[in-house]
Amino acid sequence: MSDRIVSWHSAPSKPAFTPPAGAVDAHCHVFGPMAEFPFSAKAKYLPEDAGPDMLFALRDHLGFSRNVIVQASCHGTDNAATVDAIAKSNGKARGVAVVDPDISAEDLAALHDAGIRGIRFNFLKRLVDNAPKDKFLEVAARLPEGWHVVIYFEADILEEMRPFIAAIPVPVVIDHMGRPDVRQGPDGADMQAFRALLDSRDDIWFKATCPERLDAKKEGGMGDPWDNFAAAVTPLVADYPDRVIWGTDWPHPNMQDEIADDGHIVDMIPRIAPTAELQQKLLVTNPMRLYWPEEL
Ligand SMILES: O=C(O)c1cc(C(=O)O)oc(=O)c1
Repeated sequence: MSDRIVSWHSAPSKPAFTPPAGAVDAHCHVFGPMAEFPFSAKAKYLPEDAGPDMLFALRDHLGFSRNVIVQASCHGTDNAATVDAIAKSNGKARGVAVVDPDISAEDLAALHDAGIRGIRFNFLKRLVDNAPKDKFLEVAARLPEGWHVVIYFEADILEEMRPFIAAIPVPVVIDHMGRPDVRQGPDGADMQAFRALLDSRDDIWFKATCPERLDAKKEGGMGDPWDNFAAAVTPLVADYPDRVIWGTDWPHPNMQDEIADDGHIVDMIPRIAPTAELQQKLLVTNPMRLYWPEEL
């Protein structure tokens, strides 16, 4: 790999929607900076730097108070960039790590002290070389108290994921709703399968995230303003209001061909969560329960 890519908007607009006080952007990433935190030798994309200063400036610009920084696949299992960003946040960020399943108890404890509250299992073949379910279950069984597991998979493997998800001994958060085909609408096969998964355990949470991915023009979707996404996701948020969180997905890994305006992404919030009560749960209460429970 040679060329480094830019997948984020250089000057996102100010959203029309004002998030409630204390709002959490609960799915975002940092890339590098590479000179300090080199990318993994196994990275499937090589981005330009998108470090903590940029992330916190965006947080303030969009009207958010806190971030949950999810370890991006390009950093492999070295969480130094994520931990560095958390350390620079003045307590306004926590994170989700990607770990070698053989990680020691001491290293897990150190990640806890650094603000990590969960680990991510990524099943996307275009992002990772392998996803060993047996090893993942072993490490999920010995996480620090209060942690959860974040899982990223696509709708076509949801059925084969069911026994694995059922066996995870801590709460589970599903990235981007397991990437349903939102063009099918709220009652389409993908959403029905995802609802069945949510109904199988009351501690499966989800991120109502990524209109820019799930409704991308390049995927045959609507593109901004992502009307398929709004139509498919709004009933899901209404029906599961206590286990849904939200994030910008900045810096939008791999979206360099259809760069989204983060202000427009924020303006999706009142469409999928139309009442102040839902917005408070989506942006404050729910992410605080997962990431800052001691403050509730
Ligand atoms: O769909 C993706 O390309 C993607 C990649 C990553 C990552 O590289 O970690 O994270 C995401 O949330 C989404």
